[in-house]
Amino acid sequence: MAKRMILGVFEAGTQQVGGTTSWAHPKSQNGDYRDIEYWIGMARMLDDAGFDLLFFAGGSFGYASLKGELSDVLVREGMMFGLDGSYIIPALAAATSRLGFVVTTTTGSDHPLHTVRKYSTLDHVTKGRIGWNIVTGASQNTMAKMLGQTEMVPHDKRYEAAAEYVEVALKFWEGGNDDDAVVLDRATGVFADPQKIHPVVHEGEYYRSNGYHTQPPSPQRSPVLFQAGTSAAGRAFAARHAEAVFVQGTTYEQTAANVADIRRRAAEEGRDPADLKLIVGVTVITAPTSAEAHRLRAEFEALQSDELAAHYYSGNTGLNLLEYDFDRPLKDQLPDDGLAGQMGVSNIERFYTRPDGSAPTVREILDDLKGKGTRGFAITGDPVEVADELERMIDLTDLDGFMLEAVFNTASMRDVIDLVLPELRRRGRLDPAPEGTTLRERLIGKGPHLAAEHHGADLRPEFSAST
Ligand SMILES: Cc1cc2nc3c(=O)[nH]c(=O)nc-3n(C[C@H](O)[C@H](O)[C@H](O)COP(=O)(O)O)c2cc1C
Repeated sequence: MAKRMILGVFEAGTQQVGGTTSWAHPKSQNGDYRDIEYWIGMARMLDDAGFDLLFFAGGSFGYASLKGELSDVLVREGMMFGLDGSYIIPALAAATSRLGFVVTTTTGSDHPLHTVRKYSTLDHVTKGRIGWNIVTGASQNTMAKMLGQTEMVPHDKRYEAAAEYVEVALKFWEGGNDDDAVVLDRATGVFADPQKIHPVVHEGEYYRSNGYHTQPPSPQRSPVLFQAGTSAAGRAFAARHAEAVFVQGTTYEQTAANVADIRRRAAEEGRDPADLKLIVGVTVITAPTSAEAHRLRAEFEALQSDELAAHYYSGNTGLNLLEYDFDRPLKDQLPDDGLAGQMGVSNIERFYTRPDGSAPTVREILDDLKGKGTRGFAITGDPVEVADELERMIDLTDLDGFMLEAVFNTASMRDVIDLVLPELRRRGRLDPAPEGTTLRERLIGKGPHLAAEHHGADLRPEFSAST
């Protein structure tokens, strides 16, 4: 049977998505992103069309830079700006009825309790439609500077601290109180039952906490746990903690290998690998005819430049592509300065090899980035061509769905909704989501709470005795 595709939209709370620019194109309303009506219109459109979720990247304080220096090119394009999706979501939840929301918060810049309170609040006000995209943070060099830290925390150490950050958060969400803690009994004057509120104690290497969760239990208790970052450390982290993973792909082979590796590691953690939902970013440019779609794509590409692509890419990797020999593969020229990989591995490794085994040159990488930035796959074509390719991608990689990375934001979403979704629906790829009103039920279909096999579930019973 054809697998149902999870449908999401990737946004970043700003006018651009994934390091490309399009706000100046006549089809784009991206520049309106500071207006809440812009987001409400988008959320209503996605809700009506049956999308599962609207995802907000971000969460890092840092800005993309060339070795720590703010680039004029990124300022000119407005790429150093972005709103915090967390504050937009309540308005969108009030304007929609089914759409889920995922918002990124980086670990490591604050105490986990800030995240605990934020997502418990969001879970209440969205009525259980919230997810947390856990990242260890892009642009770590500038983020460290802004937070007054003397140096950037090394890559794998960030993941180690992130695991403890999540553990603390789960102790509060899963163990801090019982589902039926709130009684609201007017006759006896009892609002909440003291027996059902439990102390939370954590003494770890990176974090300490001792107290109580000062929010009542929310519909999902823990937000749906998303994760992004597919380095080896990232995959291990995903397999243990995540319920959904946002992956970016360059080739189907490499993506299939990452998907298989994450599922295998999840099984080793005692989890059902099918419960992990793997979702890839996809740029879709479509129009009633293939020729029109390709014309739109050419117009989009004409707005990009080597300079912009390189500066943005540097924020994710610490590498300045403009410094290398354009005619040789990047892989052969990587500096040994310890910075490559410390800022993020996935966006370097994705350009190591092509399906035929050859390595792309720096020129070819820049061309790829100009076409789609640090987004995932890109498909251009008429609705049938796009639907064919999306099906092929899901079937070849064992992915569970895709996150639309729109080039002209709402206008591109409209094109996909009007042209491609009817085609996918005809093919049985958009069958109704599983029953339930929470995001977790909608994505995983096994109830509103973390699965019993997830280590977070162990924090529920006898919690007050654990540390
Ligand atoms: C697909 C993907 C999405 C990401 N989204 C964000 C994000 O929204 N906010 C952020 O601060 N960092 C984001 N990052 C960056 C990671 O937090 C950072 O690069 C970290 O080092 C983990 O990536 P790695 O496992 O690829 O090394 C993303 C990375 C990837 C690969």
